[in-house]
Amino acid sequence: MLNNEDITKRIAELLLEAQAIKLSPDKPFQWSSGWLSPIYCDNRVALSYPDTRTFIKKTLAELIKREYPDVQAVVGVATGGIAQGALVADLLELPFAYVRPEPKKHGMGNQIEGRLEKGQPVIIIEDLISTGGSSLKVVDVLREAGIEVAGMVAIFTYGFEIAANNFKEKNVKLSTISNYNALIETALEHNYVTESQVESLSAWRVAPDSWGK
Ligand SMILES: O=P(O)(O)OC[C@H]1O[C@H](OP(=O)(O)OP(=O)(O)O)[C@H](O)[C@@H]1O
Ligand SMILES: O=C(O)c1cc(=O)[nH]c(=O)[nH]1
Repeated sequence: MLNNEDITKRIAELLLEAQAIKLSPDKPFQWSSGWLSPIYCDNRVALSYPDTRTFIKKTLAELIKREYPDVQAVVGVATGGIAQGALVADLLELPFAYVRPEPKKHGMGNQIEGRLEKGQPVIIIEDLISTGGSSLKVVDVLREAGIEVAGMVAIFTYGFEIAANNFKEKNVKLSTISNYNALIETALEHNYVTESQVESLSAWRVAPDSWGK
């Protein structure tokens, strides 16, 4: 049985092996928050590797069973949390639903897709937390619909203070199975990055909201 630190580093290693982590300081990535960043973590590619997605699925399911034994449904954040969320819900034999960033403009006009009951405690699954903006919007939508949000689990967090503050403000407990520090430590150990690349990332981490602008 791996301990928590081993798990965060094992998942970081799997993401690195899948080439999910990209560095591009000269041509920054734009994040969903609008921030510019020299790094991008594309957890979606993990789905293309059965062993990796299974390890992630089992780790998330174990975490949910341990910390949220009473949840009655799993809810994915669209789109990154849909596939992994459905895999976890299947393993836990729980209902699954997902929440769109906005209501669908045709058809049923739904923002919550799937069936959830009022008052039902649910766990939200997100693939990645930067500012927490996308997933906390889902919390608002669920609460407005009368659903009880027991907490949120995510594969990866950058560990920014702004995200911690945003989760605190909404009174949502977040648990993650990997993070930026574990990623950098693992990337250095396995020579995916150099000390000088990590040093230039430190400058970005001091002020990620204004970096590159
Ligand atoms: O914590 P935040 O600042 O909200 O950023 C993280 C969000 O950004 C990504 O989604 P994206 O908007 O790229 O859409 P996708 O999930 O549909 O790919 C990711 O999947 C998270 O949902
Ligand atoms: O903040 C984001 O939009 C974001 C960052 C990142 O590293 N990966 C991702 O999928 N989204």
